[in-house]
Amino acid sequence: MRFLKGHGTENDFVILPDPDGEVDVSAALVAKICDRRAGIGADGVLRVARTKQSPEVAEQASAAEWFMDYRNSDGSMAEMCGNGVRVFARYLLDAGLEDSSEFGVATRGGVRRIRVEPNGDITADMGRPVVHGESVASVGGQEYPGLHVNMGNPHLACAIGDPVVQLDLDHQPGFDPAVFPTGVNIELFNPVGTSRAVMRVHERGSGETRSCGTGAVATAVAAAHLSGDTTGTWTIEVMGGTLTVILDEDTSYLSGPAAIVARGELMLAE
Ligand SMILES: N[C@@H](CCC[C@H](N)C(=O)O)C(=O)O
Repeated sequence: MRFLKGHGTENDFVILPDPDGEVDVSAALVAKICDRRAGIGADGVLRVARTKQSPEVAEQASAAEWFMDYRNSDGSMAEMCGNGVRVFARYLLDAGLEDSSEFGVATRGGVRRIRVEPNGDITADMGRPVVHGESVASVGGQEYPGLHVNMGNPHLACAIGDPVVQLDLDHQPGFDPAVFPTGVNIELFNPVGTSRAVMRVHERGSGETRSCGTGAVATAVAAAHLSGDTTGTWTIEVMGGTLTVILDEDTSYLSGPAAIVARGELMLAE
């Protein structure tokens, strides 16, 4: 099986091209691929499938030729992945499967429009964030109130008063399972001024990662909310680089670098 490896601000993915719908990505195989010692190592897998051949998203086929079938490193499925869709777009362009600077990608969370910026960065229209109210995360015995934001997938974005580097995110932070019955991605961020935040994230299904695109948008929404805003441009610094988030009245945009770094032949089997 052919594979490629890519990343967006060090949120890394194994890409499995599957134009003919022949690849069975079982949870066990995904977990093996993502294993950083016995596999290739990644935060997730992006299977590249034709939208019209993928029953769960086939209704998106008129707006997007390709479907990003995203899996977390533990093999679980997620609705959306912001860095994943940007890396997926980079793959489509490099492989000649898309040739224009704007196109759609089908995801379980709906079609995401992609734009290639003049400097090569990839921007994704992430849709309108949905704010559900407040909840609480606990990390290392400390409780942090935060905002429940849905970006297609669930997030709890919590402002902390201190630098985020001191947090222990090796373990699953606590959260309210009644609010998040399918789990949650938890962002801890330190707002710096009125348009910048430093963020760390513990992802559902993948543990701590060095970046999370949907999490960066959720963080921008929560940071803006603190000052009573719903719009604005935010620089979100993550462990693996810098992302830009634009919030406007109707939608949100996520921009940053996305790179393909390797290709090869996968020898793992389930
Ligand atoms: N890293 C992603 C989010 C991936 C999905 C997430 N772990 C979930 O289960 O919802 C991003 O860049 O958005």
